[in-house]
Amino acid sequence: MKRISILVCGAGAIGCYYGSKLHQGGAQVSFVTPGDTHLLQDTGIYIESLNEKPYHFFPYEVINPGQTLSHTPDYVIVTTKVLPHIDTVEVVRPYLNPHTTIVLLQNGIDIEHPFSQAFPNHELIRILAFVCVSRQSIGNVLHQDYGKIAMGNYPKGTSSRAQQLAQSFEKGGVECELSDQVQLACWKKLSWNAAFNPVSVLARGADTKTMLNDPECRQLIESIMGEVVSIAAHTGYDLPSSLIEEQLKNTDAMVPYKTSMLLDYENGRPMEIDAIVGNALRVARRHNVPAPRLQSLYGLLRLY
Ligand SMILES: NC(=O)C1=CN([C@@H]2O[C@H](COP(=O)(O)OP(=O)(O)OC[C@H]3O[C@@H](n4cnc5c(N)ncnc54)[C@H](OP(=O)(O)O)[C@@H]3O)[C@@H](O)[C@H]2O)C=CC1
Ligand SMILES: CC(C)(CO)C(=O)C(=O)O
Repeated sequence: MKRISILVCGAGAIGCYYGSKLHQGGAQVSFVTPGDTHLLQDTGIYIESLNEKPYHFFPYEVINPGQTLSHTPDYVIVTTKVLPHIDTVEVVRPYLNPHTTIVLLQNGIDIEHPFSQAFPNHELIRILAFVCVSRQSIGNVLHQDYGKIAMGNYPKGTSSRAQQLAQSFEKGGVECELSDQVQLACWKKLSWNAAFNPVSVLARGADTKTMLNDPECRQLIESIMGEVVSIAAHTGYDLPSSLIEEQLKNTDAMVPYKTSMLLDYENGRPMEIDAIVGNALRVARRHNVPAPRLQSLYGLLRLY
């Protein structure tokens, strides 16, 4: 059988980690990155993990945006941060043929629109990652915990392409849940991110345990999650009533963790404020759903 070929857009924590898993699952994995292509090509990618043996792999090809790739990939997987100044539509455009499937492996809600508008005839898949990874230096990634993903076609369904990609992840050891309603999974993940990520920054660098151990902060987290659940319901995505309690219980059981937004803030990098808070607020406004806490978080974070 022909190896599936994958072009990962972005060689950060998520791109390197899941790229390595797809490589272990037998796929041919290349990268397009604005960083040092020679370093990645010559020394490869090293994944250190707190719960499995460290490993190392060499990508098939590494190019800068705009450079020529020797082949047309079956899948292009976007793993950049979702930020207004990163135009991933234009980064991936030269590498698509009519059969290339576009995959967004990123956090946030309502982030698919630029792709569905620019490439209306291309299949689009969304993946949500439940993982804690960070890039230590170019090509060096630390995997701290978890790793499971949920995926499905945007806006809904699970095509044979989605199933093939899921199999490739599973062969590489990634637990993968295929979902007919990936938007529901997006809202579910957003209910966690929209609460913990902004509060961790505004609470001057609080990790998950610090936020949850303070009763007032815990109540705030719960109320923000409630707003997200209510917005989701008004757009036709009913999350289970037990969700908030479950999320809090699961987070209580996690090792104290700094959210990706906090890590970005502490490292002087731009934060995914729109993908995680602003977009949800705009959906709320379109549907006349009150979201005063999200509005406060968004207003404050915009000035950070
Ligand atoms: N890290 C985690 O544990 C989790 C992250 N996520 C989500 O996954 C997504 C990726 O996060 P993460 O991997 O942590 O982020 P990183 O910052 O580690 O990686 C993003 C990468 O994108 C690259 N990039 C920037 N601009 C371009 C461009 N024009 N073309 C190609 N690549 C580009 C950056 O390159 P450079 O360094 O040169 O700027 C960087 O290597 C985010 O949406 C995040 O919220 C979801 C769950 C967990
Ligand atoms: C939920 C978590 C911690 C990893 O899956 C995340 O998405 C983030 O830190 O932004």
